[in-house]
Amino acid sequence: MRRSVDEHLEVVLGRVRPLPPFEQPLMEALGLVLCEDVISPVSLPGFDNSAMDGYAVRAADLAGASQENPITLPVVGEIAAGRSEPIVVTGGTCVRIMTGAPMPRGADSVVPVEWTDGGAATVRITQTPALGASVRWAGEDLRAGDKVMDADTVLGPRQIAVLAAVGRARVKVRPRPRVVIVSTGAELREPGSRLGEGQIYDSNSYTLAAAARQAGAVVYRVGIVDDDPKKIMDTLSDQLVRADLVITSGGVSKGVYDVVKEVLTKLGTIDFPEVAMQPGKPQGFGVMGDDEVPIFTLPGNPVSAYVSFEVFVRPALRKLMGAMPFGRQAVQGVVMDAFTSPPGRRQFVRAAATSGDEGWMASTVGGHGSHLLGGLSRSNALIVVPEDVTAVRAGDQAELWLLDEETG
Ligand SMILES: Nc1nc2c(c(=O)[nH]1)N[C@H]1C(S)=C(S)[C@@H](COP(=O)(O)OP(=O)(O)OC[C@H]3O[C@@H](n4cnc5c(N)ncnc54)[C@H](O)[C@@H]3O)O[C@H]1N2
Ligand code: MOO
Ligand SMILES: [Mg+2]
Repeated sequence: MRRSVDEHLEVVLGRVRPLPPFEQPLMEALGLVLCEDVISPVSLPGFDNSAMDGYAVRAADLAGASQENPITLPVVGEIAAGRSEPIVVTGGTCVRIMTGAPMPRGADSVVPVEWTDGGAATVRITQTPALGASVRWAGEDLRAGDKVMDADTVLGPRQIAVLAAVGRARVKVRPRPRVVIVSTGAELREPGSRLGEGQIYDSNSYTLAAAARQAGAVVYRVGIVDDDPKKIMDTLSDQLVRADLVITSGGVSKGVYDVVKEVLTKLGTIDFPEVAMQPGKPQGFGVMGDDEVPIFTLPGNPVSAYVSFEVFVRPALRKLMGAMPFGRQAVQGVVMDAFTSPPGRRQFVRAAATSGDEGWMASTVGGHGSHLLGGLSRSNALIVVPEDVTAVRAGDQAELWLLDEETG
């Protein structure tokens, strides 16, 4: 079976459902998608209060006050922020007041301390305030009953600010997907261990764990499992209970020990199409277990696994989290060097992209082979070459996926 990239993505997104929302403490909701309209139970400000450290006055008492003609008023009390003093400003008096403190009854304006001698018992005032000057009125920001945020908003620091300010300790959000990650391959060893003949370090489970965590998931990196059908099935069955999504790498091509494909094909719920892309042609997707947990079986070649994550797994994670759009936002840019591209396959070429006066420019890095991992650390973009393009020339325009840019 052969599928285009778009067809395979459609199959993936067709099987993945947003996770059910639940209440989370405010800080745990950072980066997640809000699942309720938020109505403020309070007005902001909640009460008339001073915008300045100074004196609460009746503006009319200070008509004509100036440097040459200062007016002196008795100070009948003091109100700090957080206090609520039953003081009344009657005609010809004032109250010392701090920023954020409730306005006393009778006062209509605030004179900043800089316009005065700062007196405690009496104060000499050298300017006339406008009526209502330096007063922050109850409800001028928002009113109790106002909708302050819509469902589907992604919660960042600015949204958390508003939720806290209206007194929300918990909010309804879609949770972080729990992602189980398994590397298959008898040749794999954990970084930090000694390599024997023919062995390599497992980089895929780290790549995928890092990418999934950055995309908002809670990651369970199981690590390495041998190319043994029973071990692979047992591991996946054990892990399913804590997974909203499973990712494996390796064992999906045509080798004698490519057993992931062999054992999971038998389940009948996972397809192994040839996806018309490069890299990432051999891979599988389906669901496992009674809960129909989505599972991606990505190819073992490191660049193939990573690119497949960006093309298929990231959109699936975004859909689980309820984050729109599912796909990456792309920019147009100029490709700086020439290369060929296989006919009939969408090619994703790793590149270093920069933006300048002329817009985005991208140079390929690290070669095209899907085993060539070295250049990946210098890349920050993928050049997307359509199926019908077989040669890209220096100076051509292309779609660029910026990999370090947050998508929402
Ligand atoms: N006869 C054919 N052979 C291959 C084909 C094909 O169409 N016909 N496709 C090639 C392509 S394209 C890809 S991609 C790979 C897919 O390989 P598998 O998914 O079967 O993965 P493995 O055979 O287990 O490993 C491939 C390669 O990647 C290395 N690897 C695997 N896991 C890791 C890991 N966790 N960290 C680092 N490197 C890993 C592994 O050592 C192999 O070198 O198949 C081609 N072959
Ligand atoms: O399709 Mo493989 O993923 O090119 O190396
Ligand atoms: Mg193989």
